[in-house]
Amino acid sequence: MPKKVDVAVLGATSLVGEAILEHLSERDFPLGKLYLLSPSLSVGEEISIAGRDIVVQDAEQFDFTQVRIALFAAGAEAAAHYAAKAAAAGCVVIDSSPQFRTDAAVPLVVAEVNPDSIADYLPRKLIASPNAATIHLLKALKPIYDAAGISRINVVSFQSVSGSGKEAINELADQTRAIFNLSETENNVYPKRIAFNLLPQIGAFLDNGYTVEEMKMVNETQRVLADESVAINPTTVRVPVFYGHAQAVHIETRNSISAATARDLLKNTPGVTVIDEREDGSFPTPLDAAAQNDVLVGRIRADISHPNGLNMWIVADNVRAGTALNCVNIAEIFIEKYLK
Ligand SMILES: NC(=O)C1=CN([C@@H]2O[C@H](COP(=O)(O)OP(=O)(O)OC[C@H]3O[C@@H](n4cnc5c(N)ncnc54)[C@H](OP(=O)(O)O)[C@@H]3O)[C@@H](O)[C@H]2O)C=CC1
Ligand SMILES: N[C@@H](CC(=O)OP(=O)(O)O)C(=O)O
Repeated sequence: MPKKVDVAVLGATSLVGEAILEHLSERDFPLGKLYLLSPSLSVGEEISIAGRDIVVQDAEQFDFTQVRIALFAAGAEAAAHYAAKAAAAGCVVIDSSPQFRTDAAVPLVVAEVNPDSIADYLPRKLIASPNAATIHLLKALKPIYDAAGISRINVVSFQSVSGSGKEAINELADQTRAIFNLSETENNVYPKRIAFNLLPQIGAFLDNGYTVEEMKMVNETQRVLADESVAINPTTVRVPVFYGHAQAVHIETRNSISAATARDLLKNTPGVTVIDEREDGSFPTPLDAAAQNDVLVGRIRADISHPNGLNMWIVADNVRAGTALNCVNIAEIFIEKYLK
C-alpha cells in the first residue's frame, strides 16, 4: 500500500457511513487524516473512530482540496449537490447512492467483479457503487458467469429494513413493540405495516409493473457485467428483518455446470462463504450474515425443471458486506492502482 491518504466520509452518521468508518478502522487501510461530513442535522456530533475523536463538519463549508478521496453515503440528493464540487477540488468520489449509477461517464463497480472499470473514473472523478442487492448477487454469481456463462437470472430478493436506512429500523422496532403492548401501529416509511408482514414493493411502481428497486437490479447487473444479453427477472420483497438481504436465485447457464462444480467454485471465491452441507440448519440466514463481511451461499442444487438450471440462496449484510465494504474495496484498489 502507498503512503497514507486523506479521506472524507460524507454521511458519516448514516448506516452505510457508520459501516464505512468501521471498515476504515478495522482494515489495513492507508488512512491519513479523516474528515467526517454531514449535509444536515448531525453537524457537531463527535464520533470515535480508531482512537480518534472526530467532530462531524458541515459539508457545505468543507474544502474538498484537503482530501484525495471522498466516500459518499448521504443519499442521491447530497451526491448530486457535492460530487461536482469535490471533483473540481481534485478529489475522487466513491458514491453509494443511485445518483450516478446509470451515468455512462461514471463507472459502476463491484470490486470483485469489474475492478478494471475503476480506470474510467477520470471524466467526472467519480465511481458509483451499485444497489446492495446487486452487489451480493454479482459477488456470488461472477465465478459461475465466468465458468459457464449465464443467460437468465430469476431472483426473489428478501430485503431487510436497514435497506431503507435508520428511520426504517426504528419503524420496525416501534411497530413490534406496539404490537406486543397491544397498541396501535404507525407506518411512515412503508405503505403498510412491516412488523410480522411481507411487502412485495420496494421503490415506486413503474409502467412495466416492476418497481424501481427491481429495475435497478436489472440495469445495474447488466452494466457491471457489461453484458446486456443476461436476462434478469427480479421480485423484491421488504421483510421484517433488521439486517441482511436474502435472495432465492434461479439461474440458467449458457453451458452446463453441475451443482457440485458451482459449489467448489464458490468455496474458492474470496469474499464468499458456502454453508451447504445438506443437513438440518446448514444454510445461511440474515442472522448469520449480520455484521459479517462475506456473502453467504447455500441451497446450491440443480434445477429439476431446466437442463441448465441452478438454484441457490444468497445472504449478506446489505449495509456492511454489501455497500460499505464495496466502497472501501474500491477505494483500496483506486489508491493502489490509480492514485498519483
Ligand atoms: N442502507 C442500505 O442498505 C444501502 C444504502 N445505500 C446508500 O447509502 C446512503 C446512505 O443510506 P443509509 O445508510 O441507508 O441512510 P440512513 O437513513 O441510515 O441515514 C441517512 C441520514 O439520515 C439522518 N438520520 C440519522 N438518523 C435518522 C433517523 N432516526 N431518522 C431519519 N434520519 C436519520 C442522518 O443524517 P443527519 O443526522 O445529519 O440528518 C443520516 O446521515 C444512501 O446514499 C443510499 O443510497 C446504498 C446501498 C445500500
Ligand atoms: N434500496 C435498497 C438499499 C439500497 O441499495 O439503496 P439504494 O439503491 O437507494 O442505494 C433497499 O431498500 O434495500
